[in-house]
Order: sequence, then structure tokens, then C-alpha cells
Amino acid sequence: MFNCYVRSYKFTMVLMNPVISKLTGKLVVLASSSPRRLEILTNVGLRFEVVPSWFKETLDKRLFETPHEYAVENAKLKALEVAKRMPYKHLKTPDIVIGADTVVTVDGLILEKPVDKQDAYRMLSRLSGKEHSVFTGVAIILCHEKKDGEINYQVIDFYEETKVKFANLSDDLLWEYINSGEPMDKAGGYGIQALGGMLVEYVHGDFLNVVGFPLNHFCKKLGVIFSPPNTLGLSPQGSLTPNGSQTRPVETASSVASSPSATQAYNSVLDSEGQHSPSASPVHKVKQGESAVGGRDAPQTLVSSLSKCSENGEVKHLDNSGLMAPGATNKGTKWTQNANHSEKDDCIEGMRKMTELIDGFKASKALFTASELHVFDMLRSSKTGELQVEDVAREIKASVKGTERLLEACVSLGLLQRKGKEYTNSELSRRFLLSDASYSLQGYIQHCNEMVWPLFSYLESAVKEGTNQHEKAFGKTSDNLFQDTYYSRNEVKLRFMKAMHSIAIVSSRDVAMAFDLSQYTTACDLGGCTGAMAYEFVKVHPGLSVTVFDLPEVIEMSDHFRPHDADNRVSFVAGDFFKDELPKADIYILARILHDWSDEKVHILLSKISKACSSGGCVLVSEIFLDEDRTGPGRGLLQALSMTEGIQRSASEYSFLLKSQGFTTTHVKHTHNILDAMLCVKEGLGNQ
Ligand SMILES: C[S@@+](CC[C@H](N)C(=O)[O-])C[C@H]1O[C@@H](n2cnc3c(N)ncnc32)[C@H](O)[C@@H]1O
Repeated sequence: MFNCYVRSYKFTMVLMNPVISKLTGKLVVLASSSPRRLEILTNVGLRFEVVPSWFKETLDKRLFETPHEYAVENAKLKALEVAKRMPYKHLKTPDIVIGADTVVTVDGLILEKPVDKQDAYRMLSRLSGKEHSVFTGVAIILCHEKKDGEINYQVIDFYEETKVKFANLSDDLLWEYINSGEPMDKAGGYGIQALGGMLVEYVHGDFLNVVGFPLNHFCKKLGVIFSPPNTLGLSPQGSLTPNGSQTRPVETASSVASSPSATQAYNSVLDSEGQHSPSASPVHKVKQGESAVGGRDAPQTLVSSLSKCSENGEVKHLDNSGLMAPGATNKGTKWTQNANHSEKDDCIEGMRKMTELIDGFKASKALFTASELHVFDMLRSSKTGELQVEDVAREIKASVKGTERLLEACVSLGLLQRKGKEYTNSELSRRFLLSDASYSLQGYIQHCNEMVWPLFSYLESAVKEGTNQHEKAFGKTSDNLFQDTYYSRNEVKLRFMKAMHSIAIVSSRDVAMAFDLSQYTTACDLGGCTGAMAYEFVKVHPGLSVTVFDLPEVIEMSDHFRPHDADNRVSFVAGDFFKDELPKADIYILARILHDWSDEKVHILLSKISKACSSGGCVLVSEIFLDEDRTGPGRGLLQALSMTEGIQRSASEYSFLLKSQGFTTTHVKHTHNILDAMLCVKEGLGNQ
């Protein structure tokens, strides 16, 4: 299943990185569902679709001379699988497919993703106190459709190495880190961009390479591919011709990958359903007696020759033969921001960031408007799924000129695609913007447009007065946000509930899966609204029954959101959690509840929970956890700007509040989805 990643909420920008802008108008596909790669590429303004590869990572590592060859081969096969599947399964041919694979190597071993906690412990203790290498192999596949319909696949690949040194790590720290859940989907068992950063003493080389994608090297490579025609151009047949001399075999749809091992692997990678199945054994010995870092004996590939011509005299990366010298990558360059950035690059980067900030509201409003006018649903419901401007304008009862501007803006934002005069929904809008999509964000978009947008137009007053601006924005005061504002009219209430529902649908699975709850049988989802979170909890935990507890106004409308396959282990109880008796339960779920209230109100609620909590019980808090230094994530801090009496808090601030009511935090999970989660057990009664 597509791993929904919404923490990167930034909208696309107007001024783009000049290299990235070369890809404008091209169908670019990222053959990876890694949220980290997605975020890195999104942040530089690349418009792309995500089509996770079904390639099974089962290559025999012993066949590879060096770890980077292995990573590059994996990247290539992942990308090729997607490039070849899309024309048949998605009925469209991408222009460019990007694949990547990251491995960590230490003591001659390749470490991939841990399969369980013990495996994570083995990996992390091996890394403790030592320097290791992180290699990311990247493949860029250029797809050229020939006149006869056959497709040429052209492969450009490269890799980047970064050295990372871990501090000496105590077992306690390692287990605390492992129990946070973070290591499980990361090569080498750590994520440098989050909690794992605490383990790191230094980084030599490209930091983003360790996160999962060597952006700087990638941009250079794009520059070589698309920029200087005299240095490296695409021939009419689509062959890459660096300086007219170096070419790489061009693949056709009927031929497969370029090396025997790749061909063999590719033919065996897909099972009958074409499903991805992860490698079973993450730790493998690489060939002994060779440098674990790219050796001089490594076969010369287009990569190395491209590196030579593209990196314009940056010989520190290359030896005379154009091959990566062992251990040479960025050696001695302590990471600051980006070691290779010139002042001009910094200026362009700064301008990009500034225009993104300045124009962000235009992107939001264009999305809200297209959504409000049902553009996405309407395009889908047309016979062919595509329409011209005039047809859309007629359907939405709008001017042709205005509609054209809106559709063009949506194309630039990656929400629509245009081929000739025909507009269609992009993968992104099919997934998130159709009203009946499983991950539809329509409800949340409507809430933002009707409720949050007006509040933000009074932000200056909100800052000056330090209070919410409901009176100015909606003509009435709001002492109790829910009763006075959200539930004052049925129409507004339904809209609010739809907004809560849509966010719960995209985030609830990660929250439900965050912890092992197998020892508990009953839960109460306080402020559980439509029950979306509760239905996911019972799906994930077969032994659990959940009572959704919410205000009577909400409970009376919960039937609107009842799933067709509703599980009868979910029940609904109406009440006020500040005044009424709480249902008895082993676990109290508080999802997006505590941030709405002052510390004083939180204490009242938590003390009621503490009294109701069965022995051995716990509280599961799910919120956006602010970084401990309150410098991010932006999503939480921006939301705070329009909040009433609520406070956005960090995990330790929530822990502190819970501690004062007798709950000890045992686990914190940063899910990389919208909501994080923590588990707090009633003192004196351990849970695991
Ligand atoms: C921000 S929503 C979160 C909904 C849900 N937990 C989720 O994560 O999707 C807050 C919920 O708390 C409920 N709520 C607010 N005050 C309440 C009270 N005094 N008693 C019970 N529920 C309340 C609201 O009705 C609403 O459903």
C-alpha cells in the first residue's frame, strides 16, 4: 500500500531551481515510496508522481565487487520496473523515472533495513563508536517513445558516498532509540534526520545522501543531461552522447537491463502478482579483501565518465581513470549546509525559498478553488477522464478565461496534467482530491477554505491581541470552540466532522500500528468524532474493542461516516469529557485532543482519565509533536497561529503533563505521517 506521507505539506513554488526547471512539462516519476526521498525532491520544486517499484530486492550481494555497485543495480532495477510497467498498467509513458537505493556499510558488511528490534540492535551496536559509509545508488531512466510505439530506455546511474561516525552508544540509549520505532524502515537502522541524529558524532559528505537521496549530485547529473548541448546532448534517436564519444546501450521495451546479473535479477524479481516483497536478510557480507568503498577495479560505467565531465574539474571525487577513488568522496569536508554550494547557488536557493513563502497562499487558494468548483470530480466523471478548457468552463459555470488560468495553475502545482488541449487528473489528485477517493482530503480542504482561511486573514490582529479572531472572521465570539463555532449549525458541524474524518483516515493506520497493544482488550477514544480512528484500531488489533466518546451533537451524526464493513467492536457513547463519567477502558486514546486545551484543562481531563483508568491501563496520545527546541515542524507551529486556548506541545511537554497525573511515557513514535504518537502507562504498572 502506498505509504501516505503528508508531513511535507509545502506547496510547489513559482521560481524553481534552474536545473530542476529543465524537467518542467515532463512526466517525472519517483520509483520509491520513501517519504524522505519524496520530501527532498518536493522541497526543491520537482513535480513528480510517486509510483513505488514492485522490484523485489533479492539481488545476491556476493555478485557485486563493491557496495555501491549493489546499490546502483538495485536503484536501476527499481526504476526500470516502474518505467516498463507504466505504459501497460498506467497507460502512460513517463519521460523520466528516478530510482534510488541506500545502503550502509561497516566492517565489510552491507546493512539494509532491520527486520525486527533484535536485528536493529545488532546493526546499531555494530555502528557504535565507529565510522561507517552510506552509499546511495541513483538511476535516472530516460524513456523515449519511438514512432513505432516501441520505447527506448536509457539509463544514467551514479552513486554518492557519505561517511558518518557514531558516538559510543550505551545499551540503554540504543534500546530507547529502537523502542521509538524509528529504526525499522531505515537502512542501517537509523534515521539521521530525526531521533537518529542524536547518535551521530560527525558527517563527512552530503548529508541528504544519508537521509536517502544525494540531491546535489542528482542536480549536477540533470545539468549534464539536459543543459550543455555541446558537452552532452540527446541525439535524435535519444542516445546520450557525452562529447560525442561516450554512449551507453539504449534499452528497448523488449530488452531488459544492461548487465547479466541485472537481466537475471529482473526476470526473477516479480512474483505472479507483481508485488513487492522485501529482502528477508538485511545483513550480508561483501566480498572480503576489497575496499568496502568503490575500488579502482570497479568496472568503468557511464556513471564515472559522466561524473568526470559533469563535475567540471572536481577531481577530488575522481582518480585519473575517471573512477571513484576509494574513500575519496567529499573526504574531510565537514557538513555545513551543502559543501558544493557557490554563493550564486545560495542566492538562487534563497530566492526560491522566499518566493515559495510569498506565493504559498496562492497555491493553497488555487487548490481550494479547484476543489470547491469540483474540477477534479468533474474531470474524472467525464467519459474519457479528460476535458478541454471550454468543457470544464461550461460544467463549472465559469468563464473560459478564468477556467483556463485555474487549470494551468493546477498543472503547475502537479494537480492536473495536460496533453495537447486535454486536461486530466494527476496521480496526486486521483489519490487525494476525488471526493470518494480512499484518502480523500476534500473535507479538510473545505474546512481550511471556509474556516481557517478567514481566520488567517486576521492574523495580524491575532498576533497583536493574542486571541482568536472568530468574532472578526465570523461575526460572533467563541468561548467554547466546539459548541460555539463548529457545532453551531448542522452544515458547519458536518463540514468540521468531514475535515476530522479525512485527516483521521490518512493518519490512523500509522497511529494504530505505532505500538504493540496485544495485552489490552478495551479502549476508549475520547473525542473520537466519526470513529475513523476507532475502526482502524480494531482492524489492526483483533483483540480490541473501542468505545468512541464524544459530545452528543457529534455522536448523533456519526452514522453518516459509518463504513460499509463497520466492525461491531466499535461502539459510540455521548458525553462531555470534562463533566461526565468516562467509560472504563484499558487504553484511553487522545488523538488531536490535548492541543486544543490549556494546561489547566488538560490537567482536568487527565485527572479524570487517571481516576477511570483500569489497573495496568495507559493513555495513547496522538498529536503533531513539536521538536523539543520548538523550531518545527512548521505544520504544528503554523496551525498554532489560529488556535484559541490550545497549545502545540513537544513530546516531552505532553509527557510532563501526563507525569503529573501519574502516567509515565514508555514509548514515543514519530510516524512520519501527520500525527505522531506516545504511550504512557499508569505509574508502577509496566506494560511491556
Ligand atoms: C480536533 S477533533 C479530533 C477528532 C478525532 N480524535 C481525530 O483525531 O480525528 C476534537 C474532538 O474532540 C471532541 N470534543 C471537544 N470537546 C469535547 C468534550 N468536552 N467532550 C467530548 N468530546 C469533545 C470534538 O467534538 C471533536 O470530535
